[in-house]
Amino acid sequence: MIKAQFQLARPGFRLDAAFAQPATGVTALFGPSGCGKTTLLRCLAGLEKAEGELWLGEQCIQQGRRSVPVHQRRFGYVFQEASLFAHLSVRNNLAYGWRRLPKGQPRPDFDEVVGWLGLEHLLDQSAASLSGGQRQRVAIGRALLTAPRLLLLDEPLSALDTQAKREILPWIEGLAERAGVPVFYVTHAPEEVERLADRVIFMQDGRTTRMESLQQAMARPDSPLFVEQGAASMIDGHLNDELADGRTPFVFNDQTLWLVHARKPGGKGARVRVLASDVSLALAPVAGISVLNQLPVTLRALHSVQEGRVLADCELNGGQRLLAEVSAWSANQLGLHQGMRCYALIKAVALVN
Ligand SMILES: Nc1ncnc2c1ncn2[C@@H]1O[C@H](COP(=O)(O)OP(=O)(O)OP(=O)(O)O)[C@@H](O)[C@H]1O
Repeated sequence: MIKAQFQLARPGFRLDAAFAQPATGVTALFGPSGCGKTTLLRCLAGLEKAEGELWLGEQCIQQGRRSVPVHQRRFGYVFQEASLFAHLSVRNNLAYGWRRLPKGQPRPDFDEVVGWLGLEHLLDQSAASLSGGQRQRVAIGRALLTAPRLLLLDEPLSALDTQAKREILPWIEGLAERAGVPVFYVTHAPEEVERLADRVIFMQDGRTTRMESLQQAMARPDSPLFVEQGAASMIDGHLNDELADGRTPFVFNDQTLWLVHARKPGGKGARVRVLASDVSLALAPVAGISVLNQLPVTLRALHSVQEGRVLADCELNGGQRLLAEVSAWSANQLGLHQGMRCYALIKAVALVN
């Protein structure tokens, strides 16, 4: 377990945060700008002089104002904009901390980490020649190669454009599991939480307000994750190879969801995020329509979300959840009700992995 509680006062801002989380997988720190996410991450790293306590398993890292110094914590930290050594090659940037690891300390496999982040073909380039997304991948690789006990990522994608974000996400997905390092990931982007996190710590006005598994956080229509882009669902499965016609099969629970232009870097599993507004419902399979994906579902519940709109909470074969947003008028016309079997229609181009 990782147990933490911190208090810190600044003019106009007070951090009062506490949580206890399993020391595995990815924990997202999510909340609006200025709520204290970065400050909490810096407290974990030991970069802020906060009152409080921090335990990593049985080891006490901080108690009151006594704490293990930053450089002895063995925590990796990646900032919003990667600060690489511009005059060094990617290889030498990656190897910088790795070569300096003390004797006797477990040394991560260099080539393995390079492979996880797809950096093989960049190794001999100078760091100055990299794109923003490549730089962040190198920064994450460099942090992992120092054999951290905890990896702290502070909005690592926030400086990237949408395209670069989409490209890097699949590389980060599953990284905590592969590397066996617990990750704390600061973001205010719901898409990143939904793609990457196992659990979420919600923050508001300097306080940690709620801790939930990703499933719990996405199971309530009033989730803070849904405020900006509306409700969404995550489906866990596997990406298979792209077909010659440009479609990529994403397979889950013996069913296939078709994607276009999917990205498949190395990883085993994959997640697909589906916005509820991209899902329609039909009472029977529809012929003569361009929508590629038509999946049988069972309606579990209907929630009234906004004036005139209904969020249909559906169960896919195999038990995974899919949310569909339909107008109240359509719900009424179709006679939607709990327990009903129907078909979820999702355009392949609406799906990104
Ligand atoms: N070095 C600093 N000195 C004084 N106040 C600061 C400092 N850094 C941050 N703050 C203030 O502390 C509060 C919390 O900031 P913090 O950066 O932790 O929020 P955040 O949730 O990470 O925001 P964002 O998502 O915009 O990065 C804000 O009110 C901010 O203005």
